[in-house]
Amino acid sequence: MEHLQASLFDQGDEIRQAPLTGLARTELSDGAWIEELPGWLGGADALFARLRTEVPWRAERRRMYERTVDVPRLLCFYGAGEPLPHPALTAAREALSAHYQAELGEPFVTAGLCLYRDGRDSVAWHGDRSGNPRRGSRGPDPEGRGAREDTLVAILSLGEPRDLLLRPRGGGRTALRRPLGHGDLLIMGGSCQRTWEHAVPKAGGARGARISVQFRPRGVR
Ligand SMILES: O=C(O)CCC(=O)C(=O)O
Ligand SMILES: [Fe+2]
Repeated sequence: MEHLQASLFDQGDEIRQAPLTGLARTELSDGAWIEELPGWLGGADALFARLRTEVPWRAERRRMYERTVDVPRLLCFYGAGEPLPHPALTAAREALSAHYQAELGEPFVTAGLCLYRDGRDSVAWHGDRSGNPRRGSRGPDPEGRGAREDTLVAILSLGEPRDLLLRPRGGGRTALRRPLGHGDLLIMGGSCQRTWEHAVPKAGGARGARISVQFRPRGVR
């Protein structure tokens, strides 16, 4: 089957990557862009089910003003050199690193996994502008490379689609809306983390769970 680039067999679940040559680019403003390949990963629903049960998901709490509140989604971060929870994710990271070698000049090394349990889970407007955790300190660097340099963040979406919104930093113009799930791939590139923001807003009604896997280079988070 020549349209399939890679194939992994794991307990009967076949996970297939479509060729990354199918990625389509949309230029945004100020040197930001996105590339998209809907349905990049075949077998994504089986991968979703495995990750949902096998990843050691953690709830985080964050100080907001005078209160400490639950972050409304579950997280698991895999730093550089840490084995990923499924070989399909390692294969995805390697394929993305190879494809963007010329543009990025370095590999994707970390994987941030987020679980949106239902429509009440969300992430507020932000750019990936912080850094990786420092040894012996709590939390990421206050400022990472995404705050100063062009970079790439690749998002693989599994499970039920949720909208990823993108808008120029500080709002103003109407946001772009991309429903992402079931193996869809979206890459944010150029100045996207500095000059644009993204969010996954709360969704009304009963919504199924979604897992987002973000691959990033060193020093971006
Ligand atoms: O759910 C998503 O795909 C976006 C997650 C995100 O932007 C982040 O964790 O930085
Ligand atoms: Fe983000």
